[in-house]
Amino acid sequence: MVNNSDVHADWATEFYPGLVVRGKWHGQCYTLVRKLGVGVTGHVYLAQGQDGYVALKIGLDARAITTEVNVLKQLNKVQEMLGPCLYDVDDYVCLRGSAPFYAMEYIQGENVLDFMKGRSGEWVEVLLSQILTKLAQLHKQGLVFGDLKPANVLVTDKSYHIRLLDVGGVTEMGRAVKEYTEYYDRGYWELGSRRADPQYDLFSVAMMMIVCAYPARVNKVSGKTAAQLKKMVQKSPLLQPYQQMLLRALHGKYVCADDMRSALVKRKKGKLPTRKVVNRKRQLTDRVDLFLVASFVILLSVLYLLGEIF
Ligand SMILES: Nc1ncnc2c1ncn2[C@@H]1O[C@H](COP(=O)(O)OP(=O)(O)OP(=O)(O)O)[C@@H](O)[C@H]1O
Repeated sequence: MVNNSDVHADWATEFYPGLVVRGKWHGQCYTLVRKLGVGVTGHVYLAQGQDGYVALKIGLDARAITTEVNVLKQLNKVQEMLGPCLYDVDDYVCLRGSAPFYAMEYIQGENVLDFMKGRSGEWVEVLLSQILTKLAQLHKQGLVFGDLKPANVLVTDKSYHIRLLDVGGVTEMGRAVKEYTEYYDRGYWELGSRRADPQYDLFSVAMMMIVCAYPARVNKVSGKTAAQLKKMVQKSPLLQPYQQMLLRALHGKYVCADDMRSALVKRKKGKLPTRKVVNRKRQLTDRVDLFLVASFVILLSVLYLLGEIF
């Protein structure tokens, strides 16, 4: 394992586009294309594998990488594609030691915040529905995502499917959330603890939607956070249709993600006209049709009579 602090600073220079990373144990080769990002536990690269592109996460801490691998394995068992598919786990021997890495499915897409830029409010519903479906699956496994934030929620380019990245925060229910980002954290907003429960994730979902409406970070008003967030939700035209739902999520009022999803579906149904309204409309249309047919018949009769006279 690479653990020296000098190595830590220089470490990234070991990995550059074109480098072939060969696994010590399985012998798979990956040619680095470009860096995709840097996380707490390592660097992520786009790489060309034997069967196409993969995302390669190369870490410094074998234990942290193993934890992530185990979570990915667990998520891969779930039917809904929660996280990226895990392909390979190995070590890369470089000049400075051995660096643990794993190869996973490369997910091509935009994070949810970039995706929403310039898009209409209808998309909030589409994205919310998908995120809640995924979370419901995860929660049924006894797990909480923990670090839900726009950077970790990708909307795929072709099919507009939601995929969750960065499983470092996935925590067993009942434990303290392992990894979180302050702005999406219930504890930071003084609206609950950091205990891993479904409501923790649902709070972050509501915060993500608030951030879609207000991308610039606002300063928290300590002691008045509930009123502050409520005002933001109520003032945003984008969030206005979802305000009841988002406020309930912020206050931990949903028992589970399915519960919140049902509220979303009901809200949608509420927008559809009721049967009574439909019937009234139908009766009106029938009357108009009758009037038009009668007018046409009268017109024909008048024309016929005129033809007979002249
Ligand atoms: N499977 C993947 N497909 C495409 N891009 C990925 C994939 N995994 C990670 N990335 C990219 O690499 C970046 C770093 O990912 P990583 O999961 O290590 O950490 P993070 O979520 O950015 O940060 P932190 O660990 O600090 O929370 C991500 O933001 C994303 O842009």
